[in-house]
Amino acid sequence: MKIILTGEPGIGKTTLIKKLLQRLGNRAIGFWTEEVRDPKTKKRTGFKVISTEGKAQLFASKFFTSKHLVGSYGVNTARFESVVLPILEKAKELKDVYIVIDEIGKMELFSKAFRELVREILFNPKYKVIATIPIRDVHPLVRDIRRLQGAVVIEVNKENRELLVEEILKLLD
Ligand SMILES: Nc1ncnc2c1ncn2[C@@H]1O[C@H](COP(=O)(O)OP(=O)(O)OP(=O)(O)O)[C@@H](O)[C@H]1O
Repeated sequence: MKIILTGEPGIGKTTLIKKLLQRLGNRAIGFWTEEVRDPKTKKRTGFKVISTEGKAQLFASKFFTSKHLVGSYGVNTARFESVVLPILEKAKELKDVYIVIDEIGKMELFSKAFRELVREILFNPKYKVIATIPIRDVHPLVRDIRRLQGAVVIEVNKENRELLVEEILKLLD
């Protein structure tokens, strides 16, 4: 079973993923990404990646210099990989877990090792996956995932986002 969540930026994909993780407990393994805001100005300054085992890294920031830029954010691929690669490698070895990948977006896809792992996991029927992709095809891999045979692709919007936790849990059972 593959569940692919998509939707406009800021619509609530990560919020939904975190609710699903809470409900699935140790039946899920993987990572999510969330924004980091300046406590004083409340302005967004970057993005962090967090694994289900509690490892976290700031991996994109307005204050990073990097050859990989998305808007004004410099992406540090090594930091991203230090959290994501070990948890996905571990996930591959486990039976009967949902592998959670939030998200497969422009910043994350700068990592070649991540792209390869995503291909390996998403295109192998033996893995159960819940993943998020952007609404737009920011990379050929995102387009391929959107067209993945047998996957359930769900667009998150304001109307359905509250209902989707239960809907998705039903799909998984
Ligand atoms: N069901 C909801 N009800 C009310 N507010 C919500 C809900 N889901 C998300 N939000 C709010 O919307 C904002 C963006 O949510 P979230 O980070 O989950 O979106 P996203 O789709 O993952 O964004 P991104 O495109 O950055 O990945 C957050 O401030 C969050 O608190």
